Amino acid sequence: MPISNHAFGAIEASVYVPEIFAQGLPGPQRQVHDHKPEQAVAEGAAPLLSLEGIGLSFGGVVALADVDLSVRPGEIRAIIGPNGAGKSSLINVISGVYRADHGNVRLNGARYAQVPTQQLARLGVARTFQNLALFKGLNVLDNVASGLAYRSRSNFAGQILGVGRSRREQVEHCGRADQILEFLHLTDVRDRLAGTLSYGLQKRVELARALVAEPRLLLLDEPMAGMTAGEKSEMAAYVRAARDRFATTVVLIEHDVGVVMGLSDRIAVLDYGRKIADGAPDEIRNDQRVIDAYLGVASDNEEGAGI
Ligand SMILES: Nc1ncnc2c1ncn2[C@@H]1O[C@H](COP(=O)(O)OP(=O)(O)OP(=O)(O)O)[C@@H](O)[C@H]1O
Repeated sequence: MPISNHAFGAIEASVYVPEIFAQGLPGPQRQVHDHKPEQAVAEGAAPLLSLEGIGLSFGGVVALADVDLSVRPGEIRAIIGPNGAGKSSLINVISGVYRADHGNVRLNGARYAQVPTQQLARLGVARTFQNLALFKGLNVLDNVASGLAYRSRSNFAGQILGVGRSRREQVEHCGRADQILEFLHLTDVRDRLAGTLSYGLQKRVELARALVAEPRLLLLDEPMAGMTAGEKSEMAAYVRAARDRFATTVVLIEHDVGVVMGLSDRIAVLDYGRKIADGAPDEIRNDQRVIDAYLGVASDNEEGAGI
């Protein structure tokens, strides 16, 4: 049964699901690229990322229970679910921050578990964070160039003194950072200190830093959190443009279900650590288990149980 506006009419605005399911995503405010996508989702291809039977507990709390997830090359794959469903835990397992208690994570068929961010970057994985993690006292260009630091072959002294190979690397990294800044329409703020930018722009700079290495897999942890509706639409358009331009596979978790519906190729839904649905946006929108999960959140909230 499709979700109607009426069905959610009485739910408080603090519950983030409601009308969004029915309305879908507003269109991007402006076109951020003027070329056709260079890569369609490779439907028949082997998955770029696959999770098999992932389980994770914190003490007695089961954060993830037997979660499978398959991500095709080139797709935008969202993970949604009510508060506490396990989204952050899952992205932390994918990004190597947490080691799952059981199950496998594979990138291009190769297993990995808990790995330092630098090593993950060498595997072609980049991420952004729910809470901004920029160097606020550095300018935008240096922040974005720092996304290439893992490639640096010069030693520490060389980097400090800016000589020889280190100097050449700096020039090359800044050149690449400039290209990304142009692509994401950030050139105007290139020399500004990151901490002086609006929140929405800082989120875009974070995206730029993750993209500068042209990762195979881009993990976005609530990329639109705290943004206005207009900024969210703009960010969604940039994410899509980045996928098209760099053939990057995107996995994101995001609370704004409306944005997710309009942006994603496929959506996995978690509830109490279990995957309860997985499919295209239209399938998810009409899935009774998903509706029940979100209505459960709503009625809990109405009864004052809190979410
Ligand atoms: N570091 C931790 N220590 C203890 N429990 C944790 C920890 N991280 C997550 N949990 C618990 O695991 C469950 C899943 O949490 P998680 O943060 O992954 O959910 P989420 O879907 O990201 O929630 P939200 O939307 O509120 O961010 C919750 O019950 C949470 O309290």
